[in-house]
Amino acid sequence: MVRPVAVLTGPPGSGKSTVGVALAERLGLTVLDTDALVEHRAGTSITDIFVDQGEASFRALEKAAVADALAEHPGVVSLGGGAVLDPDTQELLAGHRVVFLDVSLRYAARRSGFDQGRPLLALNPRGQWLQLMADRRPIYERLAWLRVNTDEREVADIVAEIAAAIESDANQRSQDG
Ligand SMILES: Nc1ncnc2c1ncn2[C@@H]1O[C@H](COP(=O)(O)OP(=O)(O)OP(=O)(O)O)[C@@H](O)[C@H]1O
Ligand SMILES: O=C(O)C1=C[C@@H](O)[C@@H](O)[C@H](O)C1
Ligand SMILES: [Mg+2]
Repeated sequence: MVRPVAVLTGPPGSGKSTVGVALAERLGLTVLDTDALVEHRAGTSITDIFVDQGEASFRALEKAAVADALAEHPGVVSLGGGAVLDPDTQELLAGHRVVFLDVSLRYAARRSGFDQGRPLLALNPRGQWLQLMADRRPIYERLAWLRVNTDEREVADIVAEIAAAIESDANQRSQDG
């Protein structure tokens, strides 16, 4: 069975897409970003899907993209920030190496600028980010195989921590047979 080597989760601005690319490069694998897969399949941007079809339609497309990525992609998978809200997706994630990229508002805002392309944060971005994180933190934490604090850290340092944890887990699994 094909399985991703790691699945990255976390709120907007935590670095899922960026860390995903760098981690895949470090491991000699490819990355699949489910936001990009949704956009590719829909032939339009996430913002336009939200505006033209509504969030529920986006979540349905996202759920299908995540299920396919988890079943078919042998490299690194980066999830959209809200993908973990779906109960079926939560079940699918059980047993995967789910990495929660944790971040505070200060660093998320600094990284993202909270300007373009984030329809859920269009009005009052800081307030909406805080609410979203309060609602989701218990889910991110419950699903996490590894939680990595990304505040004040370089992408390369974050990637090194995740790669070391994967290596140690892979060694442990091969010893366990
Ligand atoms: N550890 C880091 N240190 C500094 N900048 C970072 C770090 N991680 C990501 N960035 C930068 O922050 C911005 C947002 O990162 P990225 O798009 O990877 O976040 P994301 O979690 O995928 O967000 P979204 O949920 O909106 O897709 C990018 O410009 C990226 O280069
Ligand atoms: O946090 C969220 O709910 C989202 C995050 C982005 O990755 C996109 O999946 C979309 O903008 C929704
Ligand atoms: Mg992203």
